[in-house]
Amino acid sequence: MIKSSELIINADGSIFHLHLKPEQIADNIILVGDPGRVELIGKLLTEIEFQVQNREFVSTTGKYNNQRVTIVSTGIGTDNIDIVVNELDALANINLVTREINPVHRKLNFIRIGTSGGLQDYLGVNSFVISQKAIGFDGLLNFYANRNSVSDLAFEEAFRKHTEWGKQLTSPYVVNCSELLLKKMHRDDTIAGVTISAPGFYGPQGRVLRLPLADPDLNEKIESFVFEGHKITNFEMECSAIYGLSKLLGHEALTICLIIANRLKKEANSDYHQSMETLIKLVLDRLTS
Ligand SMILES: O=P(O)(O)O[C@H]1O[C@H](CO)[C@@H](O)[C@H]1O
Ligand SMILES: O=c1cc[nH]c(=O)[nH]1
Repeated sequence: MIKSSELIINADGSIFHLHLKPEQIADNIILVGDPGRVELIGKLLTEIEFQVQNREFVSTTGKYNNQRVTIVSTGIGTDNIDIVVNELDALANINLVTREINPVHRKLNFIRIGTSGGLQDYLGVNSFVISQKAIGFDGLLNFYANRNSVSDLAFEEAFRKHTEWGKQLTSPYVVNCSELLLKKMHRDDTIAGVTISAPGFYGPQGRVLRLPLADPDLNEKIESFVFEGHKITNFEMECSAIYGLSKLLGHEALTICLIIANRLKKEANSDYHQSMETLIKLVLDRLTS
């Protein structure tokens, strides 16, 4: 039995941060960083069952193409992903009344729809990039047992060597997306790449405003890195933890991002609403087809 300090349940029977109950989540769950994006996706759903919000976590469940889909906003960062993925898994796989783990495991599909910065010149703004692999600069997975069983250790090692990875930085981990979801989502209009999830938008992604960087050459080393034909394509802030926790917990996960800035070409598009709508429809259509 899991103690009440470890798995906190609210008085109404919902889980601590997400304020969701087990019957409220679908097998297909779309994760977005921006809470405003939940409403944007919600407009495309029918038979909306509820909308609930606590802090940056906004959730709704409805139907698309007659199939049940849940949308949850995660806010920014892998620390939030630790909360969201663990709580969604608990809703699916732990009996919140008896506090026992269910004997039969329910598998969830997590699809993150995000925004991202491109690191190769062929990734212009408005391209759609699927993270075939995620590199975690965040360190979250290192706190869990068996992280080596889900990380691509050869890739990790080559990356550390190439970048002369700093001793004071957290150990990077590398996790693949779900092959099943990749088959469903990847077509001619998407680019499969390798995504770095950074624990910050500025310094950890090599942006300099007033503070200088510990390693000013890190982004160049990232851009020139190649391993078994894979080049690093983009930066965002959640994918690595979604992939790592999903693999350890037995769920399927895939991230697809709209490129809103290209770091090499020094261009950005802050008005990306229309392209985001196109990406959302593409994901919903492919997920439910
Ligand atoms: O647009 P979202 O999904 O929030 O994704 C990206 O945008 C945020 C930073 O601006 C980070 O969360 C990053 O991962
Ligand atoms: O450059 C970018 C753009 C969006 N999100 C990020 O994390 N980085």
